[in-house]
Amino acid sequence: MSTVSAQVQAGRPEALPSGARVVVKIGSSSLTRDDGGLDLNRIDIMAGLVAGLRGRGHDVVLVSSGAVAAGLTPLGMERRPGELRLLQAAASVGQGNLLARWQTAMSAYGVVTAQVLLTAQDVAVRSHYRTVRSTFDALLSLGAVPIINENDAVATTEFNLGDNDHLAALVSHLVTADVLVLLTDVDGLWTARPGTPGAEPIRLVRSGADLEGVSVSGRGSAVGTGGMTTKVQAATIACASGTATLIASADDAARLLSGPRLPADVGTWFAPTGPHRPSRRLWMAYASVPEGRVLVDEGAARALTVGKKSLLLPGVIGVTGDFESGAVVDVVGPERIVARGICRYAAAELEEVLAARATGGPVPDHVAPVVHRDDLAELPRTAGV
Ligand SMILES: Nc1ncnc2c1ncn2[C@@H]1O[C@H](COP(=O)(O)OP(=O)(O)O)[C@@H](O)[C@H]1O
Ligand SMILES: N[C@@H](CCC(=O)OP(=O)(O)O)C(=O)O
Repeated sequence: MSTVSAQVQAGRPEALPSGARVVVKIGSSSLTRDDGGLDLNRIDIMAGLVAGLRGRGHDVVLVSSGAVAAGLTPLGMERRPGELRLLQAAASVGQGNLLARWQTAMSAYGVVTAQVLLTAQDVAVRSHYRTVRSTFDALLSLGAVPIINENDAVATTEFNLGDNDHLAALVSHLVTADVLVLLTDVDGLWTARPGTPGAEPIRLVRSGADLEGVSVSGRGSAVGTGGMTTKVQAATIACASGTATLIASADDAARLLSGPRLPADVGTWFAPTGPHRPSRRLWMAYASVPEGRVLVDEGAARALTVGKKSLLLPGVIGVTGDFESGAVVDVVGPERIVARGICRYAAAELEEVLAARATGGPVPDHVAPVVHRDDLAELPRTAGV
């Protein structure tokens, strides 16, 4: 295990480990002023911090929201529209402005920026996922700072990533980041929405158990998407992939990112549950789009999660969806989705087996595992959300 990996797992470090690869995501609420325009001062400050991180030897990837917010005023819209096509129009206008601002601000520090706009399809299809990963590798090795957003203009309701917290978690494992920093308008995760009587900030989360009893709301600012719910989900995904996550206020970005120390009283640090995992498993778990569900009994769920075994036919009790063999499916136990993996049977074949079993007829003679251990990624329990 690399020393950086060990340091970020050990708990909340006193400083960003040297050489750590960092993904910084900044939300719409932190990039827009009260009147809805882009906060150019914030962009300048962030550009200076990114340049500082680069100068201290960190690879940096920026995930920037704000396209929709930046497109509202030029289009004469007073608030975020509800209709998808209007949101897409606003994002198309705003993304150009947003990138132009980042480029101007970063180039003042001699930093070369690269725009990468992603849709869910770009990461769901394995060959696209590999291509995107090698583009990121090339950009980082050339010293550029990729600036990522969802390609809102072409994302469809069925096929969109939905929020940039999720996108930032996916980008983190595409680039094997050590630390993901989610900058927002609140000082990290609190025991309840800040302002609620008795709510207190949480400084360290080591596992889902630390989230028991925490009240997390999906309602965020007027311009943001997903509130704290999507940030905790993103942290869970990142941590399961070996990436530590720090949720913090953009107002504290300078204290956190300008070094040399990482103050202990700022933001919430989520420690990863293990080292970086192979990208194929991560792709299956978090980036692929399942085409169906295989329902399993409690024994099979335990065999997968505790016994680390393959899923075999006797444990299957149901199937939904219409998929061919080789499709990615969710494996659903009595309580939750336990894993995602590549199914070696078509849905119709599984239905045939289940029907034969139910009628007491001859069960077709299949010996292959339904989902082989090598093609299976366990999904973590997301407590508290
Ligand atoms: N338990 C909680 N701890 C902290 N913030 C919370 C919590 N529950 C809900 N929130 C809300 O989440 C908001 C941040 O989400 P959002 O507006 O989507 O930000 P961004 O635009 O940065 O993605 C905060 O302003 C806060 O009101
Ligand atoms: N892609 C959208 C951002 C969507 C989003 O997740 O926003 P936020 O919750 O502010 O991070 C945009 O650029 O407006």
